[in-house]
This record gives sequence, C-alpha cells and structure tokens, in this order.
Amino acid sequence: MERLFTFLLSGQNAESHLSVIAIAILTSALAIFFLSRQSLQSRESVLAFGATVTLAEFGTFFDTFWSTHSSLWGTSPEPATVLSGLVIWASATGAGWLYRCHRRTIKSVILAGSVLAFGMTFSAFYILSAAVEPGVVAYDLWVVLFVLVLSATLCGFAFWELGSQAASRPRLVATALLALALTLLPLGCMGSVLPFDQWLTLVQQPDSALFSPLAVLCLSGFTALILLFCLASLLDIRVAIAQRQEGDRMRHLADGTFEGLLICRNETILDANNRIQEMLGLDLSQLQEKRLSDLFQDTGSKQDHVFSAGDQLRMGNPAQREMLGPNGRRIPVEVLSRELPYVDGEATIVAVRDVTERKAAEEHIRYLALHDSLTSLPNRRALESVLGQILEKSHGDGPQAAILGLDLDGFKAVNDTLGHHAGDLLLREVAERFQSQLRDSDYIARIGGDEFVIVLRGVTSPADAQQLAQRLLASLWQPFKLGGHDAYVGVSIGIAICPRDGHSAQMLLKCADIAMYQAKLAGKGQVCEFQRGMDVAVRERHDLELELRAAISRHELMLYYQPLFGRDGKIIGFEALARWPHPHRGMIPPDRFIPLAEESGLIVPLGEWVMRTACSVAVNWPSDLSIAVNLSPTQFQRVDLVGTVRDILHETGLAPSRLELEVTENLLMEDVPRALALVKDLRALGVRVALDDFGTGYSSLAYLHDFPFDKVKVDRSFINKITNDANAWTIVESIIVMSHKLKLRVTAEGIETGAQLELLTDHDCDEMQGFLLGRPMPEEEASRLAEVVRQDCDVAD
Ligand SMILES: Nc1nc2c(ncn2[C@@H]2O[C@@H]3COP(=O)(O)O[C@H]4[C@@H](O)[C@H](n5cnc6c(=O)[nH]c(N)nc65)O[C@@H]4COP(=O)(O)O[C@H]3[C@H]2O)c(=O)[nH]1
Repeated sequence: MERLFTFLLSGQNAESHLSVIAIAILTSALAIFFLSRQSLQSRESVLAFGATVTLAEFGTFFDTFWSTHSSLWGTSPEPATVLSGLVIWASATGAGWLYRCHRRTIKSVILAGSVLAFGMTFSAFYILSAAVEPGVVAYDLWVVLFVLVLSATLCGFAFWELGSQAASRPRLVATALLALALTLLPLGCMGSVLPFDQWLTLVQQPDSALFSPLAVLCLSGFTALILLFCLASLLDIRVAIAQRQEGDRMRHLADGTFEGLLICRNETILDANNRIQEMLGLDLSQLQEKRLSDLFQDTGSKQDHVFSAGDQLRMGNPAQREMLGPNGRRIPVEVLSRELPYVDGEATIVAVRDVTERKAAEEHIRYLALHDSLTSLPNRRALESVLGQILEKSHGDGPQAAILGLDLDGFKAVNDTLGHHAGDLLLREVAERFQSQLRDSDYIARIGGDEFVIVLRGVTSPADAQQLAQRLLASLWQPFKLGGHDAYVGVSIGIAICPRDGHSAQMLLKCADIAMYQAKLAGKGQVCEFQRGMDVAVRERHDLELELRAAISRHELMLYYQPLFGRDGKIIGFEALARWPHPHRGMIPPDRFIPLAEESGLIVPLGEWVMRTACSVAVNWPSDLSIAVNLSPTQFQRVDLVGTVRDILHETGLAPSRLELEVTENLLMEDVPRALALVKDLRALGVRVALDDFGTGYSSLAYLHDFPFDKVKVDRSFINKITNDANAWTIVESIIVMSHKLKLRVTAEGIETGAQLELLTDHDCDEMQGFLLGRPMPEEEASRLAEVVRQDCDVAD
C-alpha cells in the first residue's frame, strides 16, 4: 500500500498522470454518452459502451505502463493484449447490459460495477504480467484487492448516478466517476507491482502457485465480489425494510382517504388502496393482473387515460370517466393523475373519486329543472326545448304539429273551497286523464297552476287536433272524488298549428294561449283554433285587466247607490253598484269589468272593498235604511266569507240586519250542501240574504224552498215584459204568490213605467227598484236622499 502511494505521488510521472486523466475523461464521457443515449437501441448502446471502455482501458493502461517502464516503450505482449481486450470488452458490454436491461437496484449496479472493474483489473494485470515476465510476477495482494474494490465501487456508483432520476447531472457525475476508475486502475496496478530492481531479484525465486498472477487476480476478484455482494445485500435489506415501512405508512395514509388510489407504471398496476378495491370489487392481486386502461369504460383511446388525466390535473381539471364496478355497474368517476417518485423510480399515482351520488344529485336537479314536481310532467322549459326541436326539423308550410293550450275551468273554485291539497290531487288526476288520451308520440307539459300544453307531432290537418281536443273535454266529464266530495272541472282549449301560426316556441305558445283565452270568453269548456286578428281582442282584454288591477290598488273605483222603495213608495234602502270611471275610456259599466275581475281573481279584493265602503257609508244613514251588496260566485266560494263579513260589520259598526247580500242562482248550484251551510252561517250573523236575478237561470223553485232566503229579486228581463206579455206576468205573479207563501219578500227590479209599478203594487209586490223610481247615483246624492228620509221620519215621529 505504501508503495502505491509512493508511486502515485512520485513527481517523475506527473505528465503521464495528466495525459492519463485527459484520456480517461474523454473516453468516459463518450462511453457514458453511448450508454445513456435513449435514441440508441439497447444492443447498439451496450456494444458501443463496451468498445469505448476497451479503448479507454488500453489508452490509460499503456500510457501509465510505458511511462513507468520506459525500457518497454512501444511493446505489448500481443496474445495477452488481444485476450485482455476481449475480456475487457466482454465485461464492459456485460456491465452495460446489466445496467440497461435490469431494474436499477443496488445489487444490480454493484454487480455491473464489479463486472466492469474485474474485467479492467484482470486485463491490466494480465498484460502487465505478460509484458514484464510472463507467468511470474510478484504482487502486493492488498493493493490488488484495494484497487479492485475501489474500481468496482467507482464503477458501481457511476452506474447508480447515471440511472438516478433524482440526480441533477447524472451524466457528468457518472463520467467523473468512470474517469476516476480508469485513472486509478492503471496507477494502482503499476503501484502494486514490486519495484523493478526487487522484481529482478525475485524472478530468480518465483512465487509459489498461490502467488501467481492469475491466482492473485482470482482470489482478489472472488474476495472483492463476496465482500461487495455482502455489502450490497445488507444495503438491499436495509433499503427493502425502509421501503416497506414507507410503503406501510403510505398505505395507511392511502387507505384513510375517500378516494381510490392506484399506483401504476406504464399502465401496469403496482399498488392500490382499499377504497378502489371496494369500489371495483377486486382485491389487490386481481387489480395487479389488469392494465390501468382495462378499468375504464370510456369510448376513447384507452392509452390516453393516464396522460389526459395528468394533463387535466396540471390544468386543475379532473377527467370524467366511467369504471366498471361489481355486477357490471358503471361507476362515474373523476380521475386525477400525477407522476411521482415511487420506490425505485417514477410512477403514476391515479386518484379516482366515485361521483355516483353527486351525479345522481345533478341528475335529480336537472330533472327538477325540467319537470313539474306535482304531476311529474315536463315543465315550460322542457316544452320550449321540445318545440324548438320540432321547429328545427319542420320543413314546408303544411301543418306538422299542433299545440293545444289547456286551462281548467272551475279549478280555482275547487282550490278555494276544498283546499290546496284537494287542488293538488285534482291536478294529478287531470294530468293522468289527459295522458290516457294521448299517443306515445304526443307530448304533454304542465306550464302553470292549472295550465297544460299538449304537442301533437305529425298532424296532417287541424282536424286531428280538434278530435283530440274533444276527447280531452270528454275526459273531464266524470266527477273527481276528492276527500269524500265530488268535484267537477272543465277545460278550455286553444289550438295553434306549427309552423302556420309561428316560427318560434314562444310564438306558438302565445297563439295557443290566445286561442284558449278566446275559448274561455266563448263560455268555457270550448275549443278554439287560433286565427289571425284574434290576438288584438285578447290583448285589449289583457290590457283592460292590467288597468283594472291598477285601478283597484289605487282605489279609483266608485260606488253608485240605487234606491229601493217599499209598497208605500218610501225609500227602504239602497243597492251598492260598482262603477269604474276610466281616465280614457269613460265610465266603464260593471257588466264589462265584473266578469273580467271574476276571471282574474280580482273580484276578491274588489268585492271586499265594495262591502267595506258600502257598509261604512250606510252606517251614517237612518237606521231603517238597508244596504244591498252583490256577491260574486268566487267570493261566495271563499272559505273565509263569513269571517270577512263579520270583520267588516265589526269595523264599520253597521248593524248586521241592515246588510243584505245578493246571491245568484248559479252560485248555489255547484255545491248545494256547502252553499246551504254558508247561507245559514251568514243569516246566523244577522245578515239578510236575497236571491238575485230570479227568473234568468233555472229558476228552480226548490232553491226557494230549501234555502233560508229573506227575499227574492225578480229579474228586470221579466219585469219589463209584464205589461205586454201575459205569460211573463203570470210567471211574475206566481213568483210573488209562492214567495209570500214561503214567507219571502219579493223585490221587482228594472221598473221603468208607471204601468209596471201599478201592476206590481196592486199585486202586493213588497219592494220596487228601477229607473222610474230612482237611478243609481253617487254617494253624495244617495246620502242627501237618506237625509230626507231621516227628516221625514223625524217629522212623522
Ligand atoms: N235597464 C234598466 N236597468 C236597471 C233598472 N234599474 C236598475 N237597473 C240596473 O240593474 C242592475 C242591477 O243590479 P244587478 O241585477 O245586481 O246586476 C249587477 C250586478 O250583477 C253586477 N254588479 C254591479 N256592482 C257589483 C258589485 O259591486 N259586485 C258584484 N259582484 N257585482 C256587481 O253588475 C250588474 C249590473 O249592474 P249595473 O250595470 O249597475 O246595473 C244595475 C242597475 O243599474 C232599470 O229600470 N232599467
């Protein structure tokens, strides 16, 4: 060993050392370049590496050898050199192959390093022994062993660094290490040989066979190999333990997540956490038999999964995929992937999130967005999209689809009287009845409270739609059983034809709506097909409705009061009649706006306002004057009518006996028991109830018998005929007689002539009303008249 250091440090070899270093660096760089070049095939790369290392070895060895043994300059033992060249080339190629083809473990790189170092050491010593004195030479065994171990270690580290992903400059470090081995090896080789003069003496006494060069080399090589192998195994065991501990730690961490995790390398599944095993119903060994792409159900290129997911991860977006779960269930998943160092190299970590519940929730939200929750029918949004598709496909001008707009008649009454729950039940059953009339290709949607739309695809003429409309009308004829009650509703239907009536979904729906409105105006329960110009009338009516709503809220309506007279000609009360003084249209009579208010529901606030105003005016009149107020069917059907009347009387302070509520016959017909109970409740408040317009409807005498009315008002259409139509007089006379027998008072309305008045007075009609006696008048005038009545009374008293 001492000799080696003396040799290494001797100044006489300085130039040789520099040239050796230069050769070693250049050739090492070339050899490492060939070995690490990915563009070369493995075989080419390994062969080139072997050849370069052989050249490097010869270069550095002969440079050192000739400078050390200058007497032997230029000579080389040819057979030994050739054999050494072959050995070194084979060992360098073998080492390169071990590096390229095996997994990079400590053992494999040490083996590759040892093979290379052994080849190089063998060659150096063999040539040296052959050149100096073939077969007989003296060595320092420890130096040889040291050189061999050192070279093997340096070469091993060179391979390790070259294959390290973590190293920042693997090629540079590997080149430096290989160059160092190539420099030190010939130096160590020369230094291990006994000095030349000693050697000359020793040639007389040859070494024993044990110390022959080959024996020394083999023994050194074998010992070094055993040593290195033990060292490598120890390192491998430690690394394996550390890796297993790290793996366990990672596994616990991975099993604790809610996401499935797969660790893959080049599509091969290396590991998987519990979550993904549960998700797919496969254990780890089954997963490891599969390729990553086998787990996904996507239609696209399977090869793309990991990379596309990785790309998206880098962009922050998970990829949407589907996996095949237990029993063939398709599992929607979100996939994220990332390249990470794992155990002994790079691996792809694929995170899989089961989004089944989220997808189901999204699907449900989408369903809710496009469907009506009560009937489960599609809603307006879904309908518009279907109409859009139909319009897109429509070609030519002939009828291609019909749009039926349906609005229930009488639904509001059911809702108000039987409650919202009954209303909901009714709507569901109506939807079912409508659906039962449709073909598979037809489409039905609910677009509002009691509004439905049906789309008939592939119609050839409007008559097809008319036929269906008639069937739909008939489907509602049977009563609806709602919580022990029989309820009846009808339907008004408007028809629009596509593409004749519009080229957009909104336009077609509007036309169907206008036609439906027209059907309502025509008396409900009707079918009406859209025609040009129809929209003008409807729009006008619509405008009027908006104006009425505004007028009511601004209290712009007025009340007129028409006096009622007793048989003795004295005023006994007034009837309150609503008036609408419109700023542009003039005074609008109630015949025009009351039906509008009833249809739009405005009659409820309007009726309340009329009653409150009339009562608060009448409370200032003499106490024997009554005030009559008309009730509309909608008001009458309201559950809280009795409470409203009670509240108004309480607020205004009017005696209940002075308030008379006028109801019409059709108001009683829909639900007789309920109407009867309501009339009784009103009378129980002390309010009087009169049957108005008697003689215009069914004029059922049964109502007079069954209902506890206070009086009957004979309609003016009879009164104005009594003097010139005997039949009309007979009817009126019979009503008077019969009413008196039933203890009911009779009012004749619409008296316009003295003859009519005389006839009625002569036949004991109790009360008279008409233009002859007094027209409806504003409040001030009526109050003045009431004051006159008070004064008359005071005089009489
Ligand atoms: N040709 C003629 N007509 C006479 C004569 N005497 C009275 N009239 C008219 O007959 C109608 C009587 O009221 P109605 O039968 O309850 O009929 C009322 C009533 O059903 C309804 N109405 C008016 N105000 C209200 C209201 O505040 N609420 C409700 N629900 N309906 C109302 O409007 C209908 C019409 O009211 P108006 O136009 O004020 O018409 C009034 C009155 O002006 C006459 O000698 N000749």
